[in-house]
Amino acid sequence: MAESIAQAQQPASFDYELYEGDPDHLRTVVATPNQATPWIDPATLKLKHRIGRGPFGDVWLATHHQSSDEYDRYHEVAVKMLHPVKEDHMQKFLNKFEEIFLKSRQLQGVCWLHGISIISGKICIAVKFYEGSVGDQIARLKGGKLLLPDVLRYGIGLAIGIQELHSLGVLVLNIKPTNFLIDDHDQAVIGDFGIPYLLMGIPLPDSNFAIRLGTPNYMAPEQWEPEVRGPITFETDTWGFGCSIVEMLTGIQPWFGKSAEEIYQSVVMKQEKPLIPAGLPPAVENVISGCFEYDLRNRPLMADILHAFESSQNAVYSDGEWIGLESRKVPEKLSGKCFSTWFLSKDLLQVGDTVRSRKAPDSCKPQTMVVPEGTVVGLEKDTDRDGFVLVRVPRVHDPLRINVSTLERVTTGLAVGDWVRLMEETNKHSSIGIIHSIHRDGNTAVGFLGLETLWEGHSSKLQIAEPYFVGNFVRLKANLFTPRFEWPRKNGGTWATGRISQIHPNGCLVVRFPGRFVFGNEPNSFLADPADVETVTFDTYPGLVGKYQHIEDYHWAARPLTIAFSLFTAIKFGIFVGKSMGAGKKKRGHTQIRRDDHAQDAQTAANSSWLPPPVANILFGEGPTATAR
Ligand SMILES: Nc1ncnc2c1ncn2[C@@H]1O[C@H](COP(=O)(O)OP(=O)(O)OP(=O)(O)O)[C@@H](O)[C@H]1O
Repeated sequence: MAESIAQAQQPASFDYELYEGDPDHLRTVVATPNQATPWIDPATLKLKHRIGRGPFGDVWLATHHQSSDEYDRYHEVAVKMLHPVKEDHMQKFLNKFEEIFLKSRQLQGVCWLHGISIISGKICIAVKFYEGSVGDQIARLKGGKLLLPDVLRYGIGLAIGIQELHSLGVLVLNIKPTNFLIDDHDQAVIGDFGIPYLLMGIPLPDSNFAIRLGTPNYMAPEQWEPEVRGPITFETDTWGFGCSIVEMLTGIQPWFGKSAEEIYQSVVMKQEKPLIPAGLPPAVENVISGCFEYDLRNRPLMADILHAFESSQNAVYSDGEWIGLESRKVPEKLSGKCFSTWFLSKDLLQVGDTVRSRKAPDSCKPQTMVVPEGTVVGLEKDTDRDGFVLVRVPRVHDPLRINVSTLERVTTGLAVGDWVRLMEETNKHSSIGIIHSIHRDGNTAVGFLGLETLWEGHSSKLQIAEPYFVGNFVRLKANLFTPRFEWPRKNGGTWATGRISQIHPNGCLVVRFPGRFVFGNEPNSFLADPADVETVTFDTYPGLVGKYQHIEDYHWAARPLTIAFSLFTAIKFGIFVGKSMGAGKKKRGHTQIRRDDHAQDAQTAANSSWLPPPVANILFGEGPTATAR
């Protein structure tokens, strides 16, 4: 057994030396026969035949010959032969692999790693040979569906495995039934321990193997362009897990039959989600539905999934209802408009925490804060998702009893969701980002545009930045010549002003330009680095001309309508003057003029009803207010 061999060996560090031009001749510098190093001498690996082919390479059935003075053994192994990696990046991959190799052997839900080698210039990862995969099982079964108890049983083992990898800081990113291997006890283990994650940042020499960070059918929205729509986080794996469970329950791969480009359009652009089959235990349905939240921060973590699956494992469906469910209340799908219960349960309050009323992330309207600042002095019950806490607020005699979901923890003046600026200069990524988590010791994770994963560092390196909201009007800063993304110009050549329609978890702004008239499929939605733009409001525009220009930004029809209206008014005025002069000549009374005046008012009011509201407002009275912050 490979396990017994490994247990007998002592962990030790090792090193590689790559011979230029011939990667097969890779040798360990610090290695003794009894050391548990991942390195496998390629001469001891004999590839027999290929058993699988996936986007990251081929899988071969092979034998691994191990011998010493005491033993001489052959193991049947599966060898994942990756697509060729540039030679100067090979060492990088091997180092990353070494970091997780020994730790992975302590994990119960992850496949057993034999080691790593290089054959014909390709990285080969040797893994214990298993009976097959859940994917194979789905392919073999008539109808392809697995029974719910099996799905829950496999799901629990897999969630444990993914959770274990997360605890090592590894993202799997390639969660799918063909990567769920089944062991001798019919338990599923994770067969891909994060190969896309290890390959991240490593270019491939052959452009035919355009590796994405995963397999399209199972990829979360942020996984397609992590630097732009990211970051990728533990919750990215949650999406892949949800897709896999849906496939196990239905026998149908999510987005089956669609090309990668079509899946991108569905998942990323149209924000579509895989369909969840009906009739599941409520906790399972709820958690799987949470897996498909577009904003990764609203998705559950593996611990939430594990809890939902375990609590439903003994449930039986009888007479139209589920019986045998654990009594704990199924968390509501969404608490309020903006935050899911999964989001809220990621940060539980403790006595002594400084808190304030939670702000809605997408609202630019000023809000009344029940608690501008307070201290948690008591927990009414375990501060789970729907608990209450007692908060002492300055100048209020008795502590207030407040629902935890309406509060956010403030540490060193910062809270999750705050916009922050990195104080030190960087050109690797945007300087402005959004806080994803902040620990009580000040360690903070921030999503920055330009980074594939979360930035991690101390809050002392950050300062609070002006927030952006959906609905804000923005334009490029006047002193900026080369924005990070393409930005449209107005007819006169100046930068156009647009309106934020979406904000990605890394602060990347999606900006639409309602003031631009576009033809056919011409894009009218652009991305923006929050550090490149500034907010524009009606009030801050100088002068009447400036304010009028802002109205034009609301809708491209503002200009033709204004011209039409001006013409109309001019004609009316001309007629009015003509009539007045005629009336003067005929010595008409004032009554008639007043009647014309009223008629014009009525006409004007009628016109206002068919103008877009902002145009109507500015032309006939109130200025637009939508951008007031
Ligand atoms: N360790 C293993 N033991 C037994 N069979 C395996 C093992 N690893 C992979 N396989 C088999 O190979 C098949 C394909 O695996 P492979 O990982 O190449 O495909 P994939 O998961 O679609 O691709 P990728 O992981 O590159 O995205 C699996 O469904 C399984 O049948």
